[in-house]
Amino acid sequence: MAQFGDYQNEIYFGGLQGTTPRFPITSADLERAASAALPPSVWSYVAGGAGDEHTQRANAAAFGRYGIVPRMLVGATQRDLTVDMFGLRLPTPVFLAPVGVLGICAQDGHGDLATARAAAQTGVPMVASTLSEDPLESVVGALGETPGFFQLYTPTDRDLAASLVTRAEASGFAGIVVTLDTWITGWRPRDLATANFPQLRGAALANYLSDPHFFAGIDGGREAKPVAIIQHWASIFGNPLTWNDLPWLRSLTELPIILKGIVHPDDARRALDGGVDGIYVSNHGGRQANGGIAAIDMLSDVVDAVAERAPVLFDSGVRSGTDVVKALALGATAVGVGRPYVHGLALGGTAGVTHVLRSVLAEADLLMAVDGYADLATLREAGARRVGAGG
Ligand SMILES: Cc1cc2nc3c(=O)[nH]c(=O)nc-3n(C[C@H](O)[C@H](O)[C@H](O)COP(=O)(O)O)c2cc1C
Ligand SMILES: CC(C)CC(=O)C(=O)O
Repeated sequence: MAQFGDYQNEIYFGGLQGTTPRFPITSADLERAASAALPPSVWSYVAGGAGDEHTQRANAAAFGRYGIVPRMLVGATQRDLTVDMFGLRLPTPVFLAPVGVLGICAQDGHGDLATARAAAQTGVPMVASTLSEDPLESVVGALGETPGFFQLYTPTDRDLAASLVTRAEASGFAGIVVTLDTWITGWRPRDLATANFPQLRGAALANYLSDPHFFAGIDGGREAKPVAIIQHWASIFGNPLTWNDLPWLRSLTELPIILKGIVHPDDARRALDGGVDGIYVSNHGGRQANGGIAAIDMLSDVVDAVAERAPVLFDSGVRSGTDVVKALALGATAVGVGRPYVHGLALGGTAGVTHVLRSVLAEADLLMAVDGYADLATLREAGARRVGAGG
């Protein structure tokens, strides 16, 4: 059985042999180093959120309100962190949340491939964004045996949306994550101040430019140049889906469909009644709507509403293995890491992302060991204690 905590030994022994760890260990140190490594406009895109970023800060701070109660004399020398989800057996309950425009965060411009290689090395599934600099077929190729999910931003053109889903299914993705909360981008002061979006759009078009259905909807047909396409961004990027669109979405694929951006328990119930296969609790890391509740504070309510009918994925504010364990104790089936792996990517490409994932997994595994939880079912049964208004 894999013991992820062994990564701690690698770092210690590396240290004993005189090799200082190549990357920072804590998420705060990783963030600081990444902010120095990336150009300011790229950093503003990665780090920024909506409004004064209150919700973004609240997402991370709210984890401080929950605590795990340790159990003794259990001897949890072997831990089982495996998860069954959508017919897949996964080695860990962690996944890579979808991050668009990863290309600008990697030195060679291929951040999507670098991240997919880290997923392949660790067995941590990747949710690959629609907005990538590497086409989805090459991303799934780099994933090897590790499962990938394709995240769909539903374009206005339905044929293009259907084509992206068909391509994702044909190329071997294990599911479609449909993001609901970003059909239009929120009020993001840092990006507004750097007038960032033209740069982002240019680096996010690989899936569109490689799709025959894309050009049909663009002035100039097949001759359209990326610059013209960039000018059309607002009309092609996002389609505000409604409940009426669920049957259409369902008709596009046999793959599991997971709705990302669900926060209200009633929305979770209605989505499952409408035939989707998974619920993904997230407020997009506070990048879309400021003034919202921390995502982790809604997790148990959604888990109760789902009532074991489907897996519940979670992200927003996860910064450490401890946060992963808390989200699992609150009922998440799997937990998404977002910004921290982008920091790793900025610092060291595939090696940097792998380091972040291994650190998060090692900390989670060690916490389970020290707290006496040998598997996720026992942890979930024990739950996390709400410890007050902290955070
Ligand atoms: C730079 C960046 C780009 C993102 N792009 C996407 C995207 O293309 N699709 C999507 O569904 N979510 C996207 N997200 C949201 C993440 O999937 C996830 O919900 C968020 O990062 C969680 O917050 P955290 O990173 O603060 O933990 C993006 C997040 C960041 C930081
Ligand atoms: C280009 C953006 C719309 C990608 C995204 O989802 C995000 O920045 O949160």
